Amino acid sequence: MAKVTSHLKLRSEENRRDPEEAPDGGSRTTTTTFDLGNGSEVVYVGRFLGYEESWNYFEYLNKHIPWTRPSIRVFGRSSVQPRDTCYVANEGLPDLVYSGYQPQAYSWDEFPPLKDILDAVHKALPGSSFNSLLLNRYKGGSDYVSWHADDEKVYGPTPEIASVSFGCEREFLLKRKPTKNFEAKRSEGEPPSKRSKQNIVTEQHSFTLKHGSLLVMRGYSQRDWLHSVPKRAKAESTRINLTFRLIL
Ligand SMILES: O=C(O)CCC(=O)C(=O)O
Ligand SMILES: [Fe+2]
Repeated sequence: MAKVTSHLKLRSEENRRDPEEAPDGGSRTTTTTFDLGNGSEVVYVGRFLGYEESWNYFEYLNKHIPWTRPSIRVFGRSSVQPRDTCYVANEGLPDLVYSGYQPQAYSWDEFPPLKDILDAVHKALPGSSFNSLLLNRYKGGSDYVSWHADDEKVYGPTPEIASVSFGCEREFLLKRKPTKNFEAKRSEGEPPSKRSKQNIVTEQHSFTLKHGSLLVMRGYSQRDWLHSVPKRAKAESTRINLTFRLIL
């Protein structure tokens, strides 16, 4: 199986000058759609929100969101989640539980700027109506989110997830979930030494999520794919990410 890697390389800037400003003072907004096959799709908008506007949101969220770093359970082991988090949702929805953790649901009314971002997301994605939001804050390059899919039952089989990023650029990876058939085929007739994980070559895509960008995962992207934001030694500053979701 061939390894397919797409990489959207984008400059990372130390300071807060707008790296994408066109010479005429305008900005370049492009929407790129990636067909992942079998009904999974990713859409990326590098300049979803304005540069200054996005720094204003960053400052607000960094200061006013009641961030916590909860204990979670992964593969039966308890550990502190390697990033700060908060959860906002409409009233009356079923509780969200992930990795054995049930976050307290805050009201949108407590954070008016979140409603403005939600409105902008709804405008950009006709037909969408998100009712919950998971916020993550990565305080530096050793904060991360490991490989996972947002495949909790409350989101249904084909959730649309809209992800808005502020602050430090970080790499976002997507890799196809290995299927049982594929695993069986791969190791058929191979001596055990050759069945090591090193021989698994999976399809993987990489996106650099810019300040003010929007990334949308839809279709079967949670059923068939995993995503992560890996540790990065060079990412020194804080990144805030918002993922808007619809609880059914
Ligand atoms: O920070 C990101 O870009 C992704 C966060 C994420 O995958 C999640 O909260 O489920
Ligand atoms: Fe996720």
